[in-house]
Amino acid sequence: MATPTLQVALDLLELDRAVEIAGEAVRGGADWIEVGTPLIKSEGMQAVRTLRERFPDREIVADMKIADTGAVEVEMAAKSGAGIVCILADADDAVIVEAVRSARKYGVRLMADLINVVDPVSRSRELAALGVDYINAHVGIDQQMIGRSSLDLLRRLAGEVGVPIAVAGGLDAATASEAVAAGASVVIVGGNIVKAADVTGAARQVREAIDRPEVRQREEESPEAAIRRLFEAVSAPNVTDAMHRKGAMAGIVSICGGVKAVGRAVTVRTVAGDWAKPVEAIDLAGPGDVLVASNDGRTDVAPWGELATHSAKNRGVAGVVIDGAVRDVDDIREMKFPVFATATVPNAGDPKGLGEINTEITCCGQEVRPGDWIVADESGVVVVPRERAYEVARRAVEVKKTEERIREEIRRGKTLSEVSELLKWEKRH
Ligand SMILES: O=C([C@H](O)CO)[C@H](O)[C@H](O)COP(=O)(O)O
Repeated sequence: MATPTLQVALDLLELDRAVEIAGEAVRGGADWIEVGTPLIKSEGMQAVRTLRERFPDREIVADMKIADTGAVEVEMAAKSGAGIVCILADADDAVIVEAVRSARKYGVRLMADLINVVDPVSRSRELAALGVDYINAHVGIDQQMIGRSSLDLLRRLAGEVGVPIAVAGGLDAATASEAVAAGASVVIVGGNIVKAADVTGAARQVREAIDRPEVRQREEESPEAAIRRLFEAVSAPNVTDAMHRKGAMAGIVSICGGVKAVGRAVTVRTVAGDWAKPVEAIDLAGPGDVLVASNDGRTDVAPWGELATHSAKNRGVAGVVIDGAVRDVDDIREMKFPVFATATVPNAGDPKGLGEINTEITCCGQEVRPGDWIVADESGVVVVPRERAYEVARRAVEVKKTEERIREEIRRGKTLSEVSELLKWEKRH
């Protein structure tokens, strides 16, 4: 088997950063450098020209995702220095044929991107017959976030297509190795290399993995367990960033410090410090749930305290969030149990039994339904609608990864404004 090719996808917005990261990836063993679609949209063909000049001994791939005017766009990329140009596999045949003609004229190769193609096997065969040089089994970044897998797509194509197959979509060292074992000739890795603090190290890991392909046994994981694992790996700020800055409760703080809560909400609406319903809810909650209570926003009377915390901890409850006050703070802190509240006050209410359990509530400005996910840490509390939990958890992990590289560039001496090119990206009015 020929040595598999490692293509690093520069899905960045700034050319200077892309050049720096490309250099580090090449040192780690990347063979081909992909000028990613976001980079092309941000910097145009200048990105292709610059990378061509800076890396004369590497293949430059222009991820144009061509949908129309096949000939012109291939010509642009070819004349700028790309050796391989990407076209959308579901573009009309008229576009593909024109792109193939242009590719032949300018001596470049065409890679067709199967993103969102309904019947990938038949379409790949058609594309190969039309003259496309590579098929890319690609699951796009937004599709990855809802659980689609590029390895699954690749396995459907293996042995069915007469041209080399590339694979892209959320690959890391482990899945890249599996991809080669499943028949990929070109392994395309974006985020898991370019977002790493140590790009060279990350590229090297992928390089070594694809040079030693292996089939791995995967442990089955339920969606619930996957969501919990992902949320536990990120912070509340990562989660709200992943939701376009939504979902954060206002005016609530961690009472204990240093303890985090992740789990599904059991909701409680209580009235004027009445502590019967919050305490009854402990018995209804399962291990790993988070009790979320609204107390009419009142801070002069506490519906939660040390004994309730003790009981919740024994039951395996993951945390408590109260739009209202708590008491017995010193005892709760000793228990290191994650309690979040808007205030502290010594006096309790009375157990009258007013209020409801597991109905929709508003807590610190956020709607919370039973079963929604709660992620709470020192920065505060975020609520994630249950139907979006997996997607948001995946996106939050991507937010965290992106910050790793930014942190590294700040460590090397850039300002945050420089790394983010804030002035360039200010909204024009
Ligand atoms: O093509 C890509 C995507 O559509 C954004 O342009 C990526 O380059 C490709 O998915 C590889 O990146 P990762 O999925 O982050 O590995």
